[in-house]
Amino acid sequence: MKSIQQLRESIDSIDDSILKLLVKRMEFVEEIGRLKRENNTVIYHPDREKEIVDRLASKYTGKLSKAAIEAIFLEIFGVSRNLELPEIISFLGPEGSFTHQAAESRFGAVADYISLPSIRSVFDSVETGRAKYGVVPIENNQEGMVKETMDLLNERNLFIISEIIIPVNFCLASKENSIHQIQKIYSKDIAFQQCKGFLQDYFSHKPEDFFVQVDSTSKAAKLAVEDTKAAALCSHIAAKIYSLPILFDNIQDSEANQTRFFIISKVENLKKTDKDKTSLAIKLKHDDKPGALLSLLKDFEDVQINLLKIESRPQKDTHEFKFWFFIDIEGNKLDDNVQQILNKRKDEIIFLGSYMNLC
Ligand SMILES: O=C(O)C(=O)C[C@]1(C(=O)O)C=C[C@@H](O)C=C1
Repeated sequence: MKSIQQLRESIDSIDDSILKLLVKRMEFVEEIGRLKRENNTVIYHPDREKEIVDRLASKYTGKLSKAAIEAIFLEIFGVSRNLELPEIISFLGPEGSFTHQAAESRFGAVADYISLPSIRSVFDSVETGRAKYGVVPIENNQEGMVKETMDLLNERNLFIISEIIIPVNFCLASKENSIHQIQKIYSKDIAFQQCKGFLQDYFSHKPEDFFVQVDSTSKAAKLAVEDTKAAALCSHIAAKIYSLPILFDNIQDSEANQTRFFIISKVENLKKTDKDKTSLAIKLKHDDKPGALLSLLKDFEDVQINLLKIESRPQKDTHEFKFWFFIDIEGNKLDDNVQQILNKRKDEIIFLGSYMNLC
């Protein structure tokens, strides 16, 4: 049997080969970057990245799962994009928020990030060009849609270029190595609610002031680092940022808890894949007549478009109690049937973006 030293030598030699190949890969990436800059086309191509991961995962991958391949290559793509053109990505903060986790899951750890205090400020940063892309939450499958994001998509001239879906996993992190030493737990109200079962199992006998509510789970992680005998209920990324060891992982009540995020950009990134989705904001013209909504839905049926979501939101620019609709449909703006609808209802529809459907 080989010794650890011998095994490490084998690993070193493989790492040398990987590095050589990565350097070669980056030479081609740089070429692509030069062509993209010459033609003034977008750097980020999520469709191409997905194609690469899918292709690799369909080969012999030994002990590597698809998720592992994806994690490794997303970092490589992040480095590639940074080489082609360093791009700034803004996200709804604070650092260590689930939106930060979503942003890092797509853009990798090496990108330049700015953490912003509100969804509106993320939209502002993309609009003014301070950031190339913004990452905002749009929906949680337990809590529903994020109204502020819907409204801003309707009001601003920005496009959705991609969606990210991440599971909302909470962990209990602390510098203490046993839960018996913990004398308080910091977290946000929603995290306490979503981890009720775990808290009941381990801390049901504790007084109320044992649970300390703060504004965000990353603040909780920060406080748990500064405080002795404290723990935080927080995201993985918050525990990572504050180097807080994780005592218990995935302690949320529901395994199904997922949040959907949008990547927004000033330029639409149209590229067809085999599974696309298009988001639209629709303000019906004749909504004072019976059947106005029915006639819209009929138009979708006539061109064989499947509706994925319909949510109403109040129109804020009128004294009347009127609504507009946030609608997700299957298909891409480049599809003939989507074009037909967009043309037929051009005074009523605002196109928000076509992107790969990950749901
Ligand atoms: O294929 C491209 O368009 C590239 O820029 C290369 C590359 C890659 O590293 O493979 C990098 C960034 C894009 O988002 C997609 C793929």
